[in-house]
Amino acid sequence: MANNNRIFVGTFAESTSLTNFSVKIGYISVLNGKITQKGFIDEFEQLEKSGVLSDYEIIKLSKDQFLIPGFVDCHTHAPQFPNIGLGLDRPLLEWLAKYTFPLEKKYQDTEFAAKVYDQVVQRLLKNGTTTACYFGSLHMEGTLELVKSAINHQQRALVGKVSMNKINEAGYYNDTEKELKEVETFVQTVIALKNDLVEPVVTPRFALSCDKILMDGLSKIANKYNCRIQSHLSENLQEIEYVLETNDNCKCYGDVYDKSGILNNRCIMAHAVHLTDDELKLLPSRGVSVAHCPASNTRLKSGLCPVRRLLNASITVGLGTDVSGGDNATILDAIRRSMDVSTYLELQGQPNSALDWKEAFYLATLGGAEALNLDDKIGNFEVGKDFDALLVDVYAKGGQIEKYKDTLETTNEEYASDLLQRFVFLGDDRNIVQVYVKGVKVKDNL
Ligand SMILES: Nc1nc2[nH]cnc2c(=O)[nH]1
Ligand SMILES: [Zn+2]
Repeated sequence: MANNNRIFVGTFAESTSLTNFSVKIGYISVLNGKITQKGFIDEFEQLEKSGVLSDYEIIKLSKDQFLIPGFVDCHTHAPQFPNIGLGLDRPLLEWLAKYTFPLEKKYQDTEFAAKVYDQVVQRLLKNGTTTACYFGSLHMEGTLELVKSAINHQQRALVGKVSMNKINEAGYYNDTEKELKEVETFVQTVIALKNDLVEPVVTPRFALSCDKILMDGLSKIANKYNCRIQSHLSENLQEIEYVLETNDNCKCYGDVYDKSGILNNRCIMAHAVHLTDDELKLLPSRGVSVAHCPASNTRLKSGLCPVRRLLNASITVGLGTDVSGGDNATILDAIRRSMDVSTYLELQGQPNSALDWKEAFYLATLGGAEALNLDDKIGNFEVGKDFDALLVDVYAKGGQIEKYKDTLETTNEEYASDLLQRFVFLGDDRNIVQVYVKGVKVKDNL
């Protein structure tokens, strides 16, 4: 339907907090991309009888289908996708020098950038990632190609041109003045597009790539344009050692960012695997969120991030795939890995560490939206929010979830919750049959 006004009738699941998860059978109406109403089935039947729905496309879900909020990937590196699955036998700093910086350097070639980014955005939408917070590369023009791809394919995207001014073996860095100028131009260019799905993010790569002058300058730009900031924090023990060696006036890694005014409630830090007790207080006091990237932390042997400890310290946490430190570009995988890693910690003697599937589902949806400060717009099906959603068919043709017994004649909430559980543990992109971003259908395999 041209006006994109739709009513979905069937099961929908959502979180309203870490501990509050619900599965309901009812309806959700979407008008001009926004959720305008939701309610129970009998209320829908009344609306249908009253004839007020003539302008709407009515989508009736089957018993084995349900709607969930779109997945939020709080941290991934778009230029690193061609390296996915490669070089993961090395720890972080070696992996960056040998694999990552040489690849990212190639994005000087804008045509190459455009090609890769177009594929990345489409792949993530297919996987159900309706919102992604991206690191681009050092190159302004190349990173603008990522912005273009997100706009063309209608993905909600926060995009950062990566900043680096410290010398490295690959020669992958900028002179400070040039860097600050390009970041400001990048931010201005993205803001000038006035696209409501895409925003710029100021992106100092990490403390080992940026000196204090650059970091101070980036902080100023972020404040001037009220921009978000993203970076990496306390990912790997050797990294932390070097950061402290080169910043002897700082008592912890977080201090390096704090001294430049980087830490605020528009800032999201990836990893935070090895936070000190001081940092556990510092981050929430500044309103900083964390993108938890369990696949990458395991693959690069960075460590097991104690997510429960972060959550107990009142830090807002979302999930990140961190490709290509992470080997999988799906938030479904991040959900599972977050459960695994937190369970290992519990098995090693840290009580109550393990996340259950509903908590991991929250991190993948509302938690991610909160971490990116987008929870006024997305993260669940609250009336007034944008309709970013996945239509899931648990027994989709070709998928790997098989029916071993007949489905119930009539659906109920317990049955629906079991279906969702199976999808969380076993599902993949084949089960995600439709994807909506702000009410627009961006994938349709129904
Ligand atoms: N995982 C990861 N950590 C980083 N720290 C600095 N840069 C990177 C990166 O590209 N990936
Ligand atoms: Zn990263």
